[in-house]
Amino acid sequence: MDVRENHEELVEEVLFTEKQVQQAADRCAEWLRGIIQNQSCVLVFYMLEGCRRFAEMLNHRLLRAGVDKELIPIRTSSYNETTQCSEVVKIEDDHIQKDQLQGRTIVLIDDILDTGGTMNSVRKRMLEYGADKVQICVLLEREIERKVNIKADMAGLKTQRAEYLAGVGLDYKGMLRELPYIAVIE
Ligand SMILES: O=P(O)(O)OC[C@H]1O[C@H](OP(=O)(O)OP(=O)(O)O)[C@H](O)[C@@H]1O
Ligand code: HPA
Repeated sequence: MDVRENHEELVEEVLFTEKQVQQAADRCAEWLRGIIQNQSCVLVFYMLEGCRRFAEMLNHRLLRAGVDKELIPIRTSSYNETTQCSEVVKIEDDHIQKDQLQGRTIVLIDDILDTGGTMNSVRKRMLEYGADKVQICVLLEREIERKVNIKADMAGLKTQRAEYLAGVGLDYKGMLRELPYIAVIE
């Protein structure tokens, strides 16, 4: 793809290389495989749009390890093509059979745990539907003070950097999701 079309001119710095991202996905897939194989009836959800690419990476690795597990998408949005998290998180979960969540262990997967607003809202919703336990796995966790009490059970990568990031599903105003590495945006 043409560099301009890819908007790579917006990249200030590569924070995590493609290789580091791939290795992080290996670690997360291994963690997820353990959860799926050691507990019965685990349901795994991932958050669109940003997490599509990470979910594909996990799915690919699970299949390679002989684990054929459905990863179920849920559409959430809180940034709406801005760089500010809105207080209201939209969750589209009409396609989920709520009675199937009763007493189950749920794994929630996302590309980034930042303010925690998105994950907190989805976790709350799952517990309201009767889930027994919610585990969280993200490609990248921003290690910051959060208003909400939430932490990843598994984070492939961690950063204390405060700048807006893009790549591997993370978008900057709708751009840069396709970058194979995670970048700091100018
Ligand atoms: O921890 P938080 O501060 O809530 O941020 C994390 C969420 O923000 C992004 O999604 P966004 O709402 O931008 O939608 P998208 O997945 O369509 O990019 C990202 O994909 C996470 O889902
Ligand atoms: O730093 C970020 N970049 C892209 N999307 C995000 N969603 C939460 N934080 C971020």
